[in-house]
This record gives sequence, structure tokens and C-alpha cells, in this order.
Amino acid sequence: MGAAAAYLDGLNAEQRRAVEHGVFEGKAPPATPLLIIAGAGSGKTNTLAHRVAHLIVAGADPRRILLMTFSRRAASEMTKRVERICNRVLSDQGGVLTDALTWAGTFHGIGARLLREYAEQMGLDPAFTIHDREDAADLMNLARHELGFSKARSRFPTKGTCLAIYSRVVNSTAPLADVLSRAYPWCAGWHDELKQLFGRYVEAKQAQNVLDYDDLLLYWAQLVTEPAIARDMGDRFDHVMVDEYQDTNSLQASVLLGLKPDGRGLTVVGDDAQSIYAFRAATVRNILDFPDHFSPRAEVVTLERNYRSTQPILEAANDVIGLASERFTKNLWTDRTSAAKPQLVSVRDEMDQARYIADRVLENREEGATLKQQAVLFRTSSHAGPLEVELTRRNIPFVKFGGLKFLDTAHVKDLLSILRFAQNGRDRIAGFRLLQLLPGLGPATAQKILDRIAEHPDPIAGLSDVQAPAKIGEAWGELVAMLQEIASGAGWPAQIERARRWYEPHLERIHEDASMREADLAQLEQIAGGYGSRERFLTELTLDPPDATSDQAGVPLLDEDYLILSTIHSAKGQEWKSVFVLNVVDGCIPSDLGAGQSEELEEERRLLYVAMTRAKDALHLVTPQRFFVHGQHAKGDRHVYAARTRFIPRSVLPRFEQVAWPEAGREEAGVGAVRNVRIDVGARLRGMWQ
Ligand SMILES: Nc1ncnc2c1ncn2[C@@H]1O[C@H](COP(=O)(O)OP(=O)(O)OP(=O)(O)O)[C@@H](O)[C@H]1O
Repeated sequence: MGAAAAYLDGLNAEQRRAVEHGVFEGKAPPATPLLIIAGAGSGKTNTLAHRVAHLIVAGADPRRILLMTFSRRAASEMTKRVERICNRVLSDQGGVLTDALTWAGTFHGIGARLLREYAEQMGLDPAFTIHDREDAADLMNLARHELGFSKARSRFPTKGTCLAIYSRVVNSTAPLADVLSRAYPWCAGWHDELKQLFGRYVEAKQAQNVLDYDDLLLYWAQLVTEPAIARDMGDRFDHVMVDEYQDTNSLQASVLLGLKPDGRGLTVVGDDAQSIYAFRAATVRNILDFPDHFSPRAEVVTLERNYRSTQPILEAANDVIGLASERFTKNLWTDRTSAAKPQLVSVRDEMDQARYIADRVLENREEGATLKQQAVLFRTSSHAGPLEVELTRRNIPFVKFGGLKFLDTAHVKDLLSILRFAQNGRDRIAGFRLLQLLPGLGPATAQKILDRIAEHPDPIAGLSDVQAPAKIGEAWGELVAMLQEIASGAGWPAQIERARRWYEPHLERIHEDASMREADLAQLEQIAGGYGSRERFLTELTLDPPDATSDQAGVPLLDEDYLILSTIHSAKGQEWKSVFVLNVVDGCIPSDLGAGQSEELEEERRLLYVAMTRAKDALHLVTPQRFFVHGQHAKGDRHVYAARTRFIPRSVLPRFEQVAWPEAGREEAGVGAVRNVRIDVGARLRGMWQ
């Protein structure tokens, strides 16, 4: 390769080692698997993109590279980067080769594709539809009703809790009893009923030919337990690469090990210090135990140079994570010197916290930083409430991530239910939603119709035989005609336009703000145009929904400037010049005052670490002395007095500049001064009648 490798010159020595690992052994995949432990801001994305590009330049077949990332956005950013690098070396050929990187996506998305290909071997109909969390909860609810658990026993766990428990059992591959006693002790008394419920839920999914999110991994993991299939699937790929490995769960690990049992061609990248998805059953053990799974042991490359943050920010973050109980030790360093320590700001309450941030954000803007270069991070979406009010009051535009998603809105769900039902006439949740859009058609009739067509070999064709109640009139025939037309597979994306035309009069009848919602649907149609088929569109959209929606308070246009508000979870992988973290107090981070098990506590510590390491130049951790707790348990809404988070003990304090806001003098002039004024309104009112 010689001179061609000049494109690797921008990498530091460790990054380069990670990129080049095994590539010189000819075109065969490297025999030893590779683990890249990439500290925060150490250029993980950059390194992985270079490794993929380097492989392609060295002659690897891009169609035989499997690249799995945490989100679809991450996958498409990665492919774009790979293309840029390849273009530099191979000029116009680069684009052609990277276009062939067709196996880049999320675990769930890739799983869905492979399952369709191997459906027959599993006795699965390849036209299966996928239920998102809400649909899955609805189906769970149906099973719950059928078993009589919802009526007779009023304290039986809600549909959401049932689904969460089910999902945890599946993803952690742990027995139900263990999951209950560890994570849901208040439901432990329902063990047998829950078991029965989950059995019924699984039967219902199979009868309806639907898979939920967890099934995509579960079926896949089951498939690769059959050695012949595992070999066949594994042999399709020379290289398997996984990003954000610290946030994978044990099902994902078994899929990976099933595909590449000896680790040949396997590369995983991650940072154990940033593992924050245990609530989805991710386990930091996957990455901690990775090297010893193989013989010979996996090669480990550690990236310790941080390109993002200034030294004082990094030192504070290092000290916070330094107190963690178990980790791959790395000492992140940077040459970005600065005199400014991160600030630990004490404010009276959440109102003052909001004012403080609004003031600071505007000050920064005066000094030249755009709003987009600043972000406010929080543990839980509801913590941002008072800040949202303050920003709105002061006309500071903002966008919030980690809140309501496009696909959760009623009208988008309605339109998708048409396509899903047309795709799979056994999908009762889609059918149930769709049928009830007709005026006069209620849940009982909808159930009856669905029962009736379920017996038909082609349920959508079977709709022609259904005699709908007379009061529904012509609307019934119109619905059936529309569905059959779409189901026949005529033209994509024209089908979605057909569905929208049918739906629009219903939309106008159901929603007052129909025109806003119509704009969303037009946008959905636009998005649909980017997919080759209805099935691909439905799958991808269910797995990785876009954020923008008219239900969000005035989403600014993309070229406008706005402040970023985000949960810490949604801030993963991102960076900003200035970062503010809300409610850095016990009870918020860690989220539960009683934060019992040490594993959970460790995860909360990593959350704070992830938040802190998003900052490039300035970091403010805000600690209100009181905060508001929403009605949890039996205690209801109340204010509680807060203490600084336990993750910043006294020994770590010297890493921060401690400030109180407002400064004492300013408080006198503000609300504080008014506190001492007394007015006897009672006497005045009595005086009116004397
Ligand atoms: N070799 C390099 N030289 C200069 N800058 C680099 C180099 N590698 C990465 N960077 C820069 O470092 C910053 C962090 O990179 P990146 O976002 O890939 O980090 P990361 O490892 O994914 O971080 P995290 O895990 O914390 O999200 C980016 O601004 C990137 O451009």
C-alpha cells in the first residue's frame, strides 16, 4: 500500500494500531479479534471509519462487511465518513465501493433483514410486521384482559410494567424470578400469573405473525444456536464490527459469538466507562469479558488521548470515574490547556437554576457562541420543565431530544397502521387501530371482524366477505377497496399516497389541528420515497424513528439557531462547546435516593461521567438546594431538600470552581428584598366596609 497509506497520517499511534490490526495479513480476515477501548472524546468514530476504509482500500469486499451501530443515524454517518476517506485514496471508485456497504445498520435492523432471509427455516412467514413498544404494550394488555388479570385483581402490574419485565427477562437471558426479585420486587408475588401472561403474549404474537423489538434479537440468537445456520450466516461476512459495544446486552453478545465463534474478523469498539443502558438489559460485562472469550485472547487497543475537552474538564471527569469499582483503566489526557475549571453552581431551586442557565446561555451568545454550540443535559426529561418555561418566556428557541417521537403521534400511527395491516392482515393491533377510525365502529365490532378474517387464509381478501353494521355505510366498502389495493403491492411509494388520501377526511374529523398533522403526513410520504419497498420502510421506521414532529413546541427550521436540551442518554456520542447539567444532586443523579444495588449506582456514576465528557470548553454542573419530586410511590408531589451528588465527594471538589448564584448582592435587589416587605391585605379589605 505504501504511499497510499498517507491518509492514515492524521491518526495518532494507538488509533493507527487499531486501524491497521490484521490488515496486512493479506485479504483474509485477521485471526485475532480486536477490542478497541476508546475513552471519551478519543476519536472512536474516526478510528472505526478509518478501519473500514482501510479494509476496503486493502481489497476487502464491502458487501461482506457487517457494521453494527447503536442508531441508524450513526450507521449512515459512519458510511459517509468511510466514503470520504475512500474517495481520497481511490478517487471516484470510493463511492461505488462504499455504496456496497449494504450491511451497515443497527443490531435490530440487521436482525430484521436476516430473519426475513432465514424465515423459512424457522417456520416464520417472511411478511412479518414489527411492533414498536406501544403496540407491544397494547398486545400485552389484550392478553392481560383475556386472562382476566386486569379485572379481578386490581393491583396487577400495568401493561407497561408487564412489557418491561418481559423485555428484561428476554434481553438479559435471566429467569423471571431473578428479574422480579432484583428489579421489580413489588411484582414478585405475581410470578406465576406473569409467566402465564408472557406465554399467552408469545402465542398471540405468533398467531398474528408479528415480532416485537426483542424478538428481532431473540429469534436471531436462537437461529445461531443451530451450528449449520450459524456457519452459513457467519460465512457471509469477512468482517463484523460493532460500535458502542458497552451498551449491548447478552442476547447481542450471543448473536455475535454465534456468528464468529473463534473471533476471526471481529472488531468491537466501546468504552466501559460510558455504559448507560442497563435499563435495556445492556451489560457492561460484555465488554469487560470480551478479550478472554477467545483463545488466543483478543488484541486490546486503548485510545487515551482526548481531543475534545480542556484539561480541567477532563481532570474533573477522570476523578469522577476514578471512583468507579471496576473498569479498564485508562488515563485520558489532552493537550488542550485552559485556566477555567468546570463550575459547580449552587442555586436556591429549580426556578433559579432555569434563570441561571438562560442568563449564561445568552451571555455566551453575546460572546460569540451560537445556541447550537450549547447544550443542557438532564437525567430525566421532566427535570427540564421549569427550564422550558423560562426559555419560552424569554424567546430563546430550543429543541428537546429524548421526548416525544414522531411515530408516537396519533396521526402518524394511524397512517402506518394502514400500511402495516395491508402488509400483514394478521396484525391485530394494526387492524384494531385502523378499523376504529371508521365513525360508528367500536372496539367490540372491530374484535369481531378481526376474529372473522383471522380464519381466512388471506385475511385482507377475507374482508370482502365481512358484512359490516349498516350504520357504517359506504365507508366500509371504501376502506376494504383501499386496503386491498395497497395489499396487492401496487407501486411504492404510491401506496402511501393512496393511504393518505383515504385517511385525510378521517383526520379532519378526528383532530382540530388537522392541517399541522397533514404536514407531518406529507413529510412521512417524503421519507417513504427514500425506501425501496413498503416492508423496508415499515421495518426501518419502526426500529429507528425520526424525532421531528408537529407535536413538539415549534420545532425551528434546521438553519435556525436553537439551544439543545437533551437527556444524558440521548446525548451519547455528541459534543458541545458549553454544557450545563441540571440537578446534579442526590435523588436526581443518582436518580433514586435509595439507589440500592451497587451495579445501578455504578451506572448512575457513568451517566454523570458521560454528561461531563460532552463538554469541550465550558462545563457547569448546577445543584439546586431544593427540587421538586413528581408523585412517586405514595408520597405524591413534594419539594425535597437536596445534597450535592455523592459522585462528587469532598476529595473531588478541588477540581471545580464553586459558585453561588445569584451572588449575594443581587439577591437583595431581587425576590430576596421583597421577602421582608409586609402588607396587611386583610385589614385593608375589612377597611373597605367600615
Ligand atoms: N487523530 C485526531 N486528530 C485530531 N482530532 C481528532 C482525532 N481523532 C478524533 N479527533 C476529534 O476528537 C473529537 C472526538 O471524536 P469522536 O466524537 O469520534 O469521539 P468518541 O470517541 O466517539 O467520543 P465519545 O465516546 O465520548 O462520544 C472529534 O471532534 C474529532 O474530530
